Amino acid sequence: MGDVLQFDDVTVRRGQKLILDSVSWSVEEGERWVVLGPNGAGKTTIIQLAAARMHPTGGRVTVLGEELGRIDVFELRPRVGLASASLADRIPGSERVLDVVLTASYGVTGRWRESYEQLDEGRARDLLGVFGMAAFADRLFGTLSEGERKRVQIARAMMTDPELLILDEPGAGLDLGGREDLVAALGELAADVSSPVLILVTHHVEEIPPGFTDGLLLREGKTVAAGQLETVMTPQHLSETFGLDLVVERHGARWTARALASESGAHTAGHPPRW
Ligand SMILES: Nc1ncnc2c1ncn2[C@@H]1O[C@H](COP(=O)(O)OP(=O)(O)OP(=O)(O)O)[C@@H](O)[C@H]1O
Repeated sequence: MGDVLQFDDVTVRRGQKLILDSVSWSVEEGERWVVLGPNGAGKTTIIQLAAARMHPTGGRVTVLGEELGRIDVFELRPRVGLASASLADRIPGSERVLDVVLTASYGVTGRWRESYEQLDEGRARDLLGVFGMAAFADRLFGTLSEGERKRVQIARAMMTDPELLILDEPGAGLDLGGREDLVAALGELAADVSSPVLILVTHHVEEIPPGFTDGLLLREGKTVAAGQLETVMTPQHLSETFGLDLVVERHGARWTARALASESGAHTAGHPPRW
C-alpha cells in the first residue's frame, strides 16, 4: 500500500474514449518517479488524479492517505505541488516573479496570513535562490525566457511545502543548455532527503535526472511497466511504450534512447514517419 499514492484499478473515461484503463500504481515516501510515455498515453490524466484535480471514473485513488471522493479536495491540494504548462498559462505576464511564487501560499494560511507575510516572502526568495532565480525576483514573469519561467514555476509549486511535488513536462520548450540546467537542478532536488516525493512527467528518457528511483511507462492508457528504473528501463519496455524499436543506454546516472532503424536512416518497419 503506497503511503503517498495508491491507484487501484483506476479507469478514466470521457465519452467513448478510455483514457486510463485499469491502472494500478503505488508510490512510497522517499521515492522519485518518472512517468514516461508518448503523446496521448494518459500521463497528464494520471497526474491530474495524483494532484487531486480530477476524480476517476472507476477504481480507487488515494493521495497522501486520503481517498478521492471521500475527502475535501481543497484541503488536500495544498499538500501537493503541481507545475504544468496549463497552470503556467494562467500566470499573467505582468506579474512580478516574487509574487508568482508568493501567491501560491494565499488561501493556505487563511486569516492568519498577515503575520506570515514576512516569513512567506523570505521563503519565496529562498526558493527562487534554490533554482538560481534570486536576481529575477522583481522582473515581470512575461519578460522571462522559457527556462527561467520553468524554474519560477517549480519554486511556486514548492511554496506550500508540499509532501508530493509533481512536474508535468518541465523540460518542454527548453534548449539543450536549459534542459541540462533543469536536469541538474532536479538532480539536486532528488538528492536532498528533505525534498518532497517527486513525480516528473516527460516524453524523453534524456530528461530523467540523476537520483530518480522509479518509472511508470504508459501507452494508450495502460501500464507497460512500473517499478525501479533499472528494471523498467529495458529496450523491450521502452520499445513497447513508444511503439518503435529502440536502443536504450545508461551513461552513469543518465539515460538515452534512439530508434534502432535510425542507424541505417530508415523508419521502423510498419510505422509511418511521426512528424
Ligand atoms: N475530455 C476528453 N475527452 C476526450 N478525450 C480526451 C479528453 N481528455 C483527454 N483525452 C484524450 O485522452 C488521451 C490521453 O490524454 P493525456 O493528456 O492524459 O495524454 P498525455 O500522455 O499527457 O499526452 P501528451 O504527452 O501529448 O501531453 C489523449 O488521446 C487525449 O486526446
